[in-house]
Amino acid sequence: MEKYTVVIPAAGQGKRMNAGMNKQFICMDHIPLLIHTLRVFEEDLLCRSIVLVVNPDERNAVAELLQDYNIRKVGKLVRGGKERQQSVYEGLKAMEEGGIVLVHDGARPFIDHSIIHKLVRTAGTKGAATVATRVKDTIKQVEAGQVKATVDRSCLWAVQTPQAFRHTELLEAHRKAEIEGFEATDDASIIEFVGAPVYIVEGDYENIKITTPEDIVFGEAIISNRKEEQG
Ligand SMILES: Nc1ccn([C@@H]2O[C@H](COP(=O)(O)OP(=O)(O)OP(=O)(O)O)[C@@H](O)[C@H]2O)c(=O)n1
Ligand SMILES: C[C@](O)(CO)[C@H](O)COP(=O)(O)O
Repeated sequence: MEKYTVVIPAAGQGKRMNAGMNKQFICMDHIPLLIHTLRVFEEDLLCRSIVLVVNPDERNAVAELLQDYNIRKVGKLVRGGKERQQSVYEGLKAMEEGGIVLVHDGARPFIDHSIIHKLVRTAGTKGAATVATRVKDTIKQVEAGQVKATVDRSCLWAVQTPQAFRHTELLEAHRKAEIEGFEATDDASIIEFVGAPVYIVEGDYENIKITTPEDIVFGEAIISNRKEEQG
């Protein structure tokens, strides 16, 4: 199976975590969130290298963590932008052209290797793919506090990362999006913007994005559960 490079955006501010710091440095099981995420790709034999996108004022702290935890696959530390989209674009521009690229949130530490490999296979044959899970709740359209419609959830998926692409295609799509002022919260939307198809790879519900304080509680529970399963 084809090897890949992963761009990991970790240059956010963690505002919704309300911790007064970038949530990437918050520990679960005594290990920083960012390290949990990086270890997944450090240990994945298909991962050729990591392009890590960081806040410039956190660059030294991140470099220290990489050394302390022996993360060796980070080939480039790249300066992030104001929005996630810009951070990812900077990472794409910094890496060697060609091949398969994955984009994965630094705030998603629980992605499973088998799902990553299925995603890489899908992108290799179909061009672009994203991990997602079926929506479990009933979803309603609301305006000014009043329900306007209930959306048929049989066709709704909650999109996660990683998302996988042909590097040259995603780079060009980001360039067009920047020129035309198209803004998106994920990279699959950027590929949709240029009219290319995106496919779904079904993931699992443990691949949460650590976003608000309760997600740390959920994350600690996932880690504890996995430790029990490993015996
Ligand atoms: N300008 C930005 C914004 C976000 N991210 C990264 O994109 C991922 C997903 O973003 P999110 O969960 O929203 O993180 P934050 O932007 O830090 O959170 P918030 O919106 O609560 O500030 C995170 O790993 C975050 O560090 C980034 O690299 N650059
Ligand atoms: C990319 C993503 O994780 C897919 O669900 C999500 O769009 C990131 O959104 P955020 O607001 O930047 O956390």
